Amino acid sequence: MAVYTDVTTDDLARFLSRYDIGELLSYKGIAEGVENSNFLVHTSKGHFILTLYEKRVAEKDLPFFIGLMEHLAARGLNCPQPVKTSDGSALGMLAGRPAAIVTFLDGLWIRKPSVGHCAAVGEALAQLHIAGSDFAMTRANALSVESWRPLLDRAAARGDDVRPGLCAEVAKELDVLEKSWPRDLPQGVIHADLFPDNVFFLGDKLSGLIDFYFACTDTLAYDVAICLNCWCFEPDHAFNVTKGRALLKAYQTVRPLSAAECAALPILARGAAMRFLLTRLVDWLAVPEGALVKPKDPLEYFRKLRFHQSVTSATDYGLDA
Ligand SMILES: Nc1ncnc2c1ncn2[C@@H]1O[C@H](COP(=O)(O)OP(=O)(O)OP(=O)(O)O)[C@@H](O)[C@H]1O
Ligand SMILES: N[C@@H](CCO)C(=O)O
Repeated sequence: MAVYTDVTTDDLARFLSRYDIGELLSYKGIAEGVENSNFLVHTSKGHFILTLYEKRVAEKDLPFFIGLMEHLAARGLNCPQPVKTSDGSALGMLAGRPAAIVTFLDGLWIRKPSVGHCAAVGEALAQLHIAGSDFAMTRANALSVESWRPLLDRAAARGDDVRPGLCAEVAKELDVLEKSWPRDLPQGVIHADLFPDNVFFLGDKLSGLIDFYFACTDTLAYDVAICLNCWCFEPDHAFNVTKGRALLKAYQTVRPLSAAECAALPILARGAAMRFLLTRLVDWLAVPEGALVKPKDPLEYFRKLRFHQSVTSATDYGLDA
């Protein structure tokens, strides 16, 4: 996360007085991440995470996210739990933003994932898909294929400053994605942002998942394609097929992919690279003044997209032929 909105001690103490979580002892902004404002809050009863929801989170979607975290935890998945006020509400307003308190999860995120970490995340992703299969609420993916061209339009004036010719190449790829995006694959709850910084480990054991604020109802295999993008490339931008194989194999021990899902992986991976390329590009060109945030490199996902364009079948990701 990041800090876009400042919170005063008085406002926070007043906000916390509605909860039964003790007296405020200290709090500090968390610089990591790019989406919402996050604070680590220390009270006389322990540590909590305070989130102020920013630009990409619509207030009407908050009950979906809160309900989903509760649903997944009830099915054994370790994820932050919304803390309720004394009158039973998980959501409030603070510093003019919708805000929630969630439980603090122990663990660290892995800067350099190994093959074993990739396997652990593949298994956890499939468990999430299964645990979410009876979640009653739905939410359309606001960052799916229909949203990508409008994002490019927003970046069009200065996108080529980031890389000459970038906007034309992205527009050409969008033509392909819009025509061939798969629409009839199995759907369900997806995390949609299961990057390494959203997966905690204690030692080598996966201990929990965080950041459900892009979760939505969409193609399950698209979530797998997102994870191939963010877990299985090396710092030199090469795809590591051993990591891909480990992630896919572990996923399939819990939820086997159908033949149609396997066949669609290359196009889904191109779409996933496009999503993160575009949101990063828009953010890169519009860092709010005074915000504590480090925008992420859009070109990392341009390079990944190039790799996916060269892929001929899912075996290139390590799937058994
Ligand atoms: N429930 C939690 N328990 C412990 N730490 C947390 C929790 N939620 C968030 N954090 C801390 O805050 C950081 C950023 O959180 P998060 O990834 O949710 O932010 P974000 O802005 O949505 O990021 P992203 O760029 O991944 O979308 C995490 O890396 C972690 O250090
Ligand atoms: N995980 C995303 C940020 C959330 O959209 C990224 O690394 O671009």
